Amino acid sequence: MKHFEANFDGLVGPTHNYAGLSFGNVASLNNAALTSNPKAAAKQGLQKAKSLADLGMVQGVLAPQERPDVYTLRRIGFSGSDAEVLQKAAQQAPALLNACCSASSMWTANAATVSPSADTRDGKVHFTPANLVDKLHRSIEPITTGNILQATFNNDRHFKHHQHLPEHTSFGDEGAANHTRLCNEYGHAGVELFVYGQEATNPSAVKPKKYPARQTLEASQAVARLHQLDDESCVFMQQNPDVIDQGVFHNDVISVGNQNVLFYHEQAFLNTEAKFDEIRRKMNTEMHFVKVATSQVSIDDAVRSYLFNTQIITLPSGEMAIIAPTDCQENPAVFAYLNELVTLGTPIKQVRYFDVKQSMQNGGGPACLRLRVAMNEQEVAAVNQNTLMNDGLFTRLNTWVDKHYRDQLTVKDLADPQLIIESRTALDELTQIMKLGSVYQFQK
Ligand SMILES: NCCC[C@H](NC(=O)CCC(=O)O)C(=O)O
Repeated sequence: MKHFEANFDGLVGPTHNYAGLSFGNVASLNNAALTSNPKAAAKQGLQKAKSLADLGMVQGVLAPQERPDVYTLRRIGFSGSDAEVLQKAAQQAPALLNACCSASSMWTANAATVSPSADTRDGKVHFTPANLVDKLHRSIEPITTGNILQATFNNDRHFKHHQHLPEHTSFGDEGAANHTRLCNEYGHAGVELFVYGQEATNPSAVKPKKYPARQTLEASQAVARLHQLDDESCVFMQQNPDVIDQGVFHNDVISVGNQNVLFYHEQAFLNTEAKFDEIRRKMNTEMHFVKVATSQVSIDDAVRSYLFNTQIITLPSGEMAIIAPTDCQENPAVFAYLNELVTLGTPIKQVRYFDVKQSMQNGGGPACLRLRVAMNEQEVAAVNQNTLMNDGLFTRLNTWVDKHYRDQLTVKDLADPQLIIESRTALDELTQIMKLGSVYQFQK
């Protein structure tokens, strides 16, 4: 049977804005209060997704969330009509209004952790939405994320959906951004590498000093248990706390894997050699660890360019390609490195650049924008086919964006009562285009 690794990209929502909400994420803080362009953001994302589909990849789309989230604003005491709730929140608690308006669900690498059927004891594909408890604006995502995942992977025979982990910092879970599946072929059992930032229940364990470690070991272990993974197919590795303190808020800002390749910065992890030995032992195939030294690319350049927030994909020809943001072309050290990389004799043979600047300015590169789901052909056939990218969906979604999205938005506009009406009208139409049913609270 054929097997694939599908990428499900997050559609950027109509409220895409820069509010500086993510402490520890350098781009989010530096670009706070910039004017955003939701229309351009959505189109940049669609273009990347369509280009991967055109390369012969299985490519899907995940719907965005309903924002402003007036339900959370009501839950914390703002009352009246939707317009009144927004207006009162803007006057009394603007930071809370901003948190309830973020389009952050676009970064679907943080939507969930996914384990393919070849790795799980029951032979199903398992999904656990990330609780994202470290950031208020992201902690309001998991329930709707679960609804969207269930509407997209809507077949009990092949897909198993779990509830997100308990909403406590001990179980801080950021999903696939801290999870990499290594394997020989996508359809063969692989090794799932969970990278965590801190151990919540061990006060003497090392952790970052300045910025939060968003993922805990306890959360990663819980996901591995839920997904019915064997110990022999899991490796838990700690991220280097020093790089978290330099802006590496997720592991996918400092390393990325595909099949038997792990592309990483030499400062990415703790205990690197011992853990790589464990990976070698648990994998039944040769591994390529492609190391980038600090002398080649500094942590600062890696964080600015998002060299490691690239996607490594296996093209239908069997060759691997790197999908990089154009920011990597603009950084001389990183561009020189990538030009050299494709000549080094590793499985990575080409680099393709995409402009995803609207997302990059909030700290989300090509890899943040996608959730990987390795599937065999039966499982791909069981996916909601209206979520899969092709010429028709690309045209429909571009037309839909043109019709409903603004081309500029500032934090000041978030209380505009018209924005919530526009956003709901757009999402209602989207659920019809993608045949998702009623996934949003305003539809229930
Ligand atoms: N995987 C990339 C995630 C980026 C995301 N940025 C944000 O939420 C920024 C939102 C703002 O500041 O408006 C985050 O930090 O979780």
